[in-house]
Amino acid sequence: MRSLTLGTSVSVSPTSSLKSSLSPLSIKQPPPFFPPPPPRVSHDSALSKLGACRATQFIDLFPTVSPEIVVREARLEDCWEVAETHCSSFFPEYSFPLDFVLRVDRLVAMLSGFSIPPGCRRTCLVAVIGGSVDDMFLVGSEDFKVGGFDGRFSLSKGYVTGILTVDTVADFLPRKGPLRQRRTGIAYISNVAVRERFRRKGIAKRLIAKAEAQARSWGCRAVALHCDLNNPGATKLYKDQGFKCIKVPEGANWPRPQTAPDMKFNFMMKLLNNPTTA
Ligand SMILES: CC(=O)SCCNC(=O)CCNC(=O)[C@H](O)C(C)(C)COP(=O)(O)OP(=O)(O)OC[C@H]1O[C@@H](n2cnc3c(N)ncnc32)[C@H](O)[C@@H]1OP(=O)(O)O
Repeated sequence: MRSLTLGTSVSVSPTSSLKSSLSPLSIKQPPPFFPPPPPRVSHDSALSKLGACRATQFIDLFPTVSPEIVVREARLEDCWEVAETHCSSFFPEYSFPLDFVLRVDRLVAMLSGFSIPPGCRRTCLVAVIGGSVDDMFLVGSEDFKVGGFDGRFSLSKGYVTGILTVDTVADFLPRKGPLRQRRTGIAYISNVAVRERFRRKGIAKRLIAKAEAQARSWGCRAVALHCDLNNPGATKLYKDQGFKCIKVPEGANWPRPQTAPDMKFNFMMKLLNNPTTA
């Protein structure tokens, strides 16, 4: 396996780690007029407890509903929990009210700022617990999409434990030819996050597997991503799933997620077997 050397190591906060992975979804920095956040109350853990409690109550109420984790396309009803999972994973240091502002900002970005260039695809995947395994209670039209979200909603909503975005927008791949056309055939994974109390249960692995299946169904031959050089857990996760570090040539005009200037990334890729034509 080739390794990537993009520069010297730097220490990076979870905040910068977040911004690295968030291609088209811009999370704004907290407005400057806010006072510094108060000491952190264990908000994520509080949210997680609440979530787990809700999931358990749901399963008690609807015993036929599977307690298993199901990975599926995110639907409109998942929006808030997607924002919550994202913010609690990437901005764990924020407490109320900043964490709430971040979630609202994320929600608005997801629903309104999710423009996709013509011909490109984007899907937000969620891992949910306590939902219906088969989508028998879906309401709405299959063709209705809001950004990367399925516009339908379900009466047997589960609790979101993990998220991932996969697209073919190719914003982080070099353009090709004199007309600088977007690359095709390579899907890009971003926003991978699992709520703290659900980690190390194989949820990210399942989200990645589903993203690969989605990419294949779009006719892609490879998947790519950027991973913070100082995120060894995520790097191991991707390497274990067959991603290779790609050495970016010195001085190459290779787009990268907009983050702090000193942020360093591994650009990682995986070839997909048996691509189908879209
Ligand atoms: C492209 C991007 O989006 S990069 C951004 C990645 N996201 C983040 O850093 C947000 C904060 N972190 C998280 O949300 C989670 O820790 C994730 C997404 C990195 C991992 O999610 P999880 O569901 O815990 O991963 P999962 O259980 O599938 O782990 C699979 C394997 O990856 C490796 N792995 C995952 N997390 C870690 C870790 N913290 N330390 C070491 N190895 C790890 C292990 O080999 C693990 O297998 P094992 O548990 O049998 O040892």
